[in-house]
Amino acid sequence: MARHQAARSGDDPAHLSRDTLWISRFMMAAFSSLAICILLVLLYFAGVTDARAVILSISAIVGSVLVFWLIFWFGLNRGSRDPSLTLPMATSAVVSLLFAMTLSDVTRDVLVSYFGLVLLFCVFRFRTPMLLLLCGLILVGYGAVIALSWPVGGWKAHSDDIARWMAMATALPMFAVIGGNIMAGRRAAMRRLAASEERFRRLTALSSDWYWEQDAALRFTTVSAGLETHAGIAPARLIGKTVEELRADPAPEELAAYQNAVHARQSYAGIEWRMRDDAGALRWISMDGEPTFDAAGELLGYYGTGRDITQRRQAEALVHFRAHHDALTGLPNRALLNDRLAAAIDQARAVSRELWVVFLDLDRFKLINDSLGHKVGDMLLQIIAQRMQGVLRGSDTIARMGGDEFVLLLPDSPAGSLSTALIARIMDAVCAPVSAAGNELLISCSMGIAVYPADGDAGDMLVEHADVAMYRAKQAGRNNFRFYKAEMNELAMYRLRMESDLRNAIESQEFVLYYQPQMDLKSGRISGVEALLRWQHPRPGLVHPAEFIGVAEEIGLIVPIGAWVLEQACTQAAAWQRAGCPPLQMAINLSARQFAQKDLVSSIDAALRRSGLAASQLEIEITESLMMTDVEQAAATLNELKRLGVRLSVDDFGTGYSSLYYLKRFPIDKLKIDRSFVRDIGSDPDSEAIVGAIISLAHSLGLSVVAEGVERHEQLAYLARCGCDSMQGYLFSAPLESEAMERMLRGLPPSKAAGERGKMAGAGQMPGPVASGKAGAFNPPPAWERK
Ligand SMILES: Nc1nc2c(ncn2[C@@H]2O[C@H](COP(=O)(O)OP(=O)(O)OP(=O)(O)O)[C@@H](O)[C@H]2O)c(=O)[nH]1
Repeated sequence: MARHQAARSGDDPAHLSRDTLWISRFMMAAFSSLAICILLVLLYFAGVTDARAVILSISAIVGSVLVFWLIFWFGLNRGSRDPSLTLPMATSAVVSLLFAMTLSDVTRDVLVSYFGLVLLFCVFRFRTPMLLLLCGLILVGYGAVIALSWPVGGWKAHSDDIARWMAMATALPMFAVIGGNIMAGRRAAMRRLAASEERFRRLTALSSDWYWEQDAALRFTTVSAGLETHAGIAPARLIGKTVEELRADPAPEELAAYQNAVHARQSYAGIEWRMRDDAGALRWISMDGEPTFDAAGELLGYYGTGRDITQRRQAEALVHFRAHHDALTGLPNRALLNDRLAAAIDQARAVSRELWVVFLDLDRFKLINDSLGHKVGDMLLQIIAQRMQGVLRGSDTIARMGGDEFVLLLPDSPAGSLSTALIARIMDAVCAPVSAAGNELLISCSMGIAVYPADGDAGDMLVEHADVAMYRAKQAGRNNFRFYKAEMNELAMYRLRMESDLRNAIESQEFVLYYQPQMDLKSGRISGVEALLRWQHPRPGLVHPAEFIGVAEEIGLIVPIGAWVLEQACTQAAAWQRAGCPPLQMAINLSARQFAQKDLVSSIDAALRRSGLAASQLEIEITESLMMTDVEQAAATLNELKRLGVRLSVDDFGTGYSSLYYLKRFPIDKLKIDRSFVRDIGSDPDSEAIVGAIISLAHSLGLSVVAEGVERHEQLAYLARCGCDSMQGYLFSAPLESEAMERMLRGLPPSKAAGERGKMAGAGQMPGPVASGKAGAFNPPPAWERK
């Protein structure tokens, strides 16, 4: 019948529960009626009533119940004010009893007590008016029964009935009023309870928390629906289970906190544990719990709230990962490396074994970045990081320090003892060709190795020493590795000091320009000067560029230094001219970094404008290698410079590519024969032949030639014989300070110690080799290998 009613209400849960309530009331009334029938049968067997009365009464009761059942079946009860049909059923029970009374006059007192049963049933259903109605019906009905049986026996025979009637007439209205109020109070309490439950339901629906209760054995007994809504876990899965039975893999310390709290019967908050949701995914759950006790202080259980904190935990894990890993390669970063390094040192100390700390830096990675772009550089870094991970052992760590620098921790262990074979494998992995964005790239790396405990017992010291050794490997030509040695540190200190002093040098105006004249071999006059950079260091004195240009290039200072040289040289040349000196060609050297500057041409133009020097009087010296790095770009830049009107010469000609192709391709005006060929004139016929060939080649291409490093007369004579246009070297003049140069230009005799020779041994042309070890202003250690 319930299903029938539910089907009619479209399986709506609200209807379903209402129908269930009606039906349960109907069934209770039906069972009450059945109880009356049983009592009637018992009365018969007790001999206090006759069979006819019992049969007829039971038939009436059963008949009326059947009628009500049919009413329910067809849903005719719906829409009525009393859908559970309690009043009609009570009325029919009363009528059936009255009917039984009319049939039996001996058992009226028993039957009258059945009215009490009916009224008791109704007292929990009806309010006062209904109860009064029912009581009225009983009184009227009973009065009618007495009246109908009056003729038989008269007053005396019915004195009991009359007394009962009168007692009932007194008691029933009071009963109706009290019972009705009980009912009204009960309903009001139920409404309040329902409202409170509704509020709680809404609250839990709004909140991301859910409510739960546990029994004394800490098994869940109640779990609100929010668990399913917010965490995808059906509450039924928790019922009857403990946290220990449900957890997926607990964080031991957190479960310990839970167990300690429940063991001590204390409240707890923020206990976090994991369980699988209905789809099998792991979920983090946080619980707050409060114990409840009975009057005797015995634990009844716990109740509290829970929430799904999976997202928060995932976000925390992500933040933690990002804080400890490099975003590009996913490798551990410096912070995590430090942790692992400390742990690896502890471990190595505990087992008395070595630990290798390897500092790895890619060779000329900047070139790839600059020529193919950062994206390709990034891809290369990612691929190389993966490859290195592939060759490392499980116990090894590789971290990215930033840029193209990596640090590897290689612990020694019986399972995989350390050897340079592992280093070679890493090197092979890096050096294998890489395909990135359609480019086939080849790169190498330099590595420095510091060994625990020999090279230090602190993590940062080992990394520092490995870095020093790596730097040494770079200096030794790259694509190799070096183990750290104590002497290397002195070298590193020297370099550090130089770096920091260099950074101050521009601001402190410690740079000076020396000028070395170039003599026209036909006229014997000064045709131009080359501006040569020197560093007037406050402590050691004049420093040769061979000692600091390489460092300035590496730390990027070469660009501002080059700009200063340009500005200074143009200003000086214009000043000499204004002072009445004959016009001359001012030559300056350009570094690779300057040449790659996007604003090179405009900055030269600006320097010329500021100084007032004619562009044709400025000569830019570039090296062959500088032009060959990116031929297209170099051609474009050189053409722009040419359009500006400056002259271009190729420095150190003969030592590099010496490609005829670029001589034809680039708008060059002059070749500068390298000093190494000039030096051997008179002693090496091959060098002489090369010098002769360069001069005739240049002339046939319409270029002029200058020979540098001329120190002896026989060199000069040979050059003159070959038709060389001009020469530069100590034979004519050492590099001079501006004042001395001006005297020379004016044809005045030189003042004392005007030349650089007296001030700095080994002074040569920038950036040529140093002739004497005495030049070391910073006194580098003997192991120092100049680049
Ligand atoms: N693509 C890319 N380049 C980076 C990143 N971080 C730093 N770099 C570049 O990496 C280069 C590092 O160059 P260096 O190690 O100083 O020089 P190098 O060209 O490798 O020369 P050597 O180390 O002397 O052989 C610089 O050009 C940086 O701009 C990065 O995350 N991605």
